[in-house]
Amino acid sequence: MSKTITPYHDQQATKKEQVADMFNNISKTYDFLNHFMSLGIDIIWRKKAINELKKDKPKLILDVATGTGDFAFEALSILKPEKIIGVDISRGMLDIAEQKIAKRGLSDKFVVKLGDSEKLPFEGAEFDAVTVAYGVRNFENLEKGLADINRVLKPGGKVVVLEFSKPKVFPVKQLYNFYFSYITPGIGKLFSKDARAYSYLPESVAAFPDGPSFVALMDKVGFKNTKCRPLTFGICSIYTGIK
Ligand SMILES: C[S@@+](CC[C@H](N)C(=O)[O-])C[C@H]1O[C@@H](n2cnc3c(N)ncnc32)[C@H](O)[C@@H]1O
Repeated sequence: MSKTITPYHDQQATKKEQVADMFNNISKTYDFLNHFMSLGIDIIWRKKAINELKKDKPKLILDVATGTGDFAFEALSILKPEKIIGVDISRGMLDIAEQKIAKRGLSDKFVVKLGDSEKLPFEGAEFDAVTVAYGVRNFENLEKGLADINRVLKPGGKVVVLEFSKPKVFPVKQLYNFYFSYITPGIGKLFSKDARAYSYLPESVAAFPDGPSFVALMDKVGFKNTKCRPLTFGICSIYTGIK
C-alpha cells in the first residue's frame, strides 16, 4: 500500500477534506493554469479519452470529479448524449462549472451536484458511461471510488479514466520530472492563491499506482476487458473497463 499524499501534510483533516479545500482555493485560476501548464495539450488528451466512448453512444453519462466541467463539456460536444451529470466534492469548482454551463446555454444537458466518488449519490446501474479526468489520483480511497463507479454503471456500461502517469523512457522521464518538480510549482506560486496545490500535484502523481497497478485495481473491483492506453510517452494514460 503506497503512502497517502495529502495537499497540506501538517493538518489533521482527512485527505478528502484537504483536497476539497485545495480545489476551493484554486478554482478561479484552475482552468487558466491547466491550459497554460500543459501548453494546451490537456485539451487533446481529453478529446482522445472521450473518443473512447464514441462507438458506445452513451445516453446518460456521469462525470465523476467533474471540477469546472471541462471533461464533461468535451463529452457533450463529441458524444452528444441526452444528459451528463457531474459530481464533485468542491463547491468552488462546481460554482465555476455552473457559470460555464449557464454561459454556454447547456443547463438542460449538463447538471452538477456535490457528491463524493466513494459514496455516489445515485441508485445502482443508472449510467451508460462514467468518466473521470484527473480525479482518481485525488481520491482518498481509490478502490472504494472505483467500486462505487462500477456500482452506478449499467451492466455493459463503460468507464473511461484519464490520469497522469509516469513516463519511463529517457529523456522524457527526466524532462517530465524536472518540469513537474520545478516549473509547475513555480508557475503555481506565481498565479495561484495556493502554492501548495502545485507541489501536491507532482507528489500525488509520483505516489499514484499507474499503468498495470491501476488496471489490476479495476479488475479487482469487477471491471472486465480493462485496458491502459498511454498518451504522449506515458505522461498521461487512458484506462477503460466494462461492467
Ligand atoms: C484536477 S481536478 C479535475 C477536474 C476535471 N475533471 C478536469 O478534467 O478538469 C480534480 C477534481 O477532483 C475532485 N475530487 C477529488 N476527490 C473527489 C472525491 N472523492 N469525489 C468527488 N470529487 C473529488 C476535486 O474536488 C477536483 O475538482
